[in-house]
Amino acid sequence: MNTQIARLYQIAQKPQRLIIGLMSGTSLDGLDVALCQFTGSGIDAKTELLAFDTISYTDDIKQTIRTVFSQKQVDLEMLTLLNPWIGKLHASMILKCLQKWKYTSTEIDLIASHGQTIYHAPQSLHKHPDFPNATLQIGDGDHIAVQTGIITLSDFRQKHIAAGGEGAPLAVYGDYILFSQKGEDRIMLNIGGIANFTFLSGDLDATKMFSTDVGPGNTLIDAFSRLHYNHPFDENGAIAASGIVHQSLLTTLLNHPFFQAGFPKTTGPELFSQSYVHQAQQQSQTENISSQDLIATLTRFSAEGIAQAVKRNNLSEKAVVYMSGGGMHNPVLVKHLHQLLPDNVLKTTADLQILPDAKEAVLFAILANETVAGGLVNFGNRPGIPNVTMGKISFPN
Ligand SMILES: Nc1ncnc2c1ncn2[C@@H]1O[C@H](COP(=O)(O)OP(=O)(O)OP(=O)(O)O)[C@@H](O)[C@H]1O
Ligand SMILES: CC(=O)N[C@H]1[C@@H]2OC[C@@H](O2)[C@@H](O)[C@@H]1O[C@H](C)C(=O)O
Repeated sequence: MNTQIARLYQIAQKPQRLIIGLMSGTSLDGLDVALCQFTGSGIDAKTELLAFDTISYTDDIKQTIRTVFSQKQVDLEMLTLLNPWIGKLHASMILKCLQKWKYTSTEIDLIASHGQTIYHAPQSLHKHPDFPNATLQIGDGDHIAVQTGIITLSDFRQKHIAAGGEGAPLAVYGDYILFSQKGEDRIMLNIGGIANFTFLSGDLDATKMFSTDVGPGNTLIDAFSRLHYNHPFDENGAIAASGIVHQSLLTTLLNHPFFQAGFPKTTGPELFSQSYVHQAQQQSQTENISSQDLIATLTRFSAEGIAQAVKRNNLSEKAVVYMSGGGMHNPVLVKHLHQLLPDNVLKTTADLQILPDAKEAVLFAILANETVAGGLVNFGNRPGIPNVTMGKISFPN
């Protein structure tokens, strides 16, 4: 038998596994690296976050990725070069973390690598009737496996699409295992570049659980902070706090079929882009508003999109909302959410012992744990939530 297959077989049978989960999201701020210990698998798995770091991308790295990120037309050579380059970059970041945390590669069972999303093209966005849902994450897993010496699972979204999903969001698979709790309806709200939530039913019926994107989280706030202030984001909502919300622009921004579409659904910065905002400004004749007012309005827009989706979910009037992701550090955004969702208790995943900034990286570690050692959770026969395990396996040699 191939020794790597024997090693994988042995990892699958261990009572406990150490798995590094990686997430590099649409904000392009850095690589989230979460070292998780799993005891068991499936709904009974126990997860402990042993260590976590975000390794920030330098401006050069961000600029290089932005040459292809969410662009309809790219330099194909550059895209090809970036695939191994990001794999190697992520591998070197993992090795730095291991050194800092005082672990050796041989102690780690698996890496779960999300990769870098470059382009997200569900049918609802690309609108080509002859082509399937599609999404592209790069940073090839073979490079991570070879450079770290650790068996690596990567490219999780393709199986989801192959089995009938849109490739995102995948959060429900991990949120269900990690956070579902008898007696409490929960909404696990992640405010990243794009905001999404998972609904977890307090009766633990997996066939009621789902996750869905709900609209922009930070992506537009970040884009216009970069454009007008040369700053990657609106730190602590300071810019938004100094502006006012323009209702006519807000109404126009919210007037897109995405917001009316049923759950689950997915989107990306390919739709919620600078040109989306410029068009809305033209339509609402608000091209001349100040950049503070624009960012104030975009912050309210994110909050309205999230709140409308939470309220539209009839199952969840009494659901407790648990926030995660970078947007929960923006106090203006969070204040809007409190105002727009007065009937929901708002907490964070820290209340459930998972560091909010680490949550998405932990979710990918759970996906890898399930693929190697778990079974299938049955979410029922529902469109968009296929009952599959995910991730391609790369051996170090
Ligand atoms: N102190 C802060 N004040 C305001 N915004 C903040 C703060 N800290 C983080 N953010 C926001 O959070 C973003 C990073 O969030 P996060 O890392 O969750 O995104 P991501 O994982 O890239 O996104 P996605 O989930 O869409 O893939 C930053 O770009 C910024 O907009
Ligand atoms: C294509 C892609 O990378 N989508 C991300 C992004 O970031 C948030 C939102 O958009 C979500 O759909 C997804 O990530 C999370 C982890 C998910 O799949 O659940």
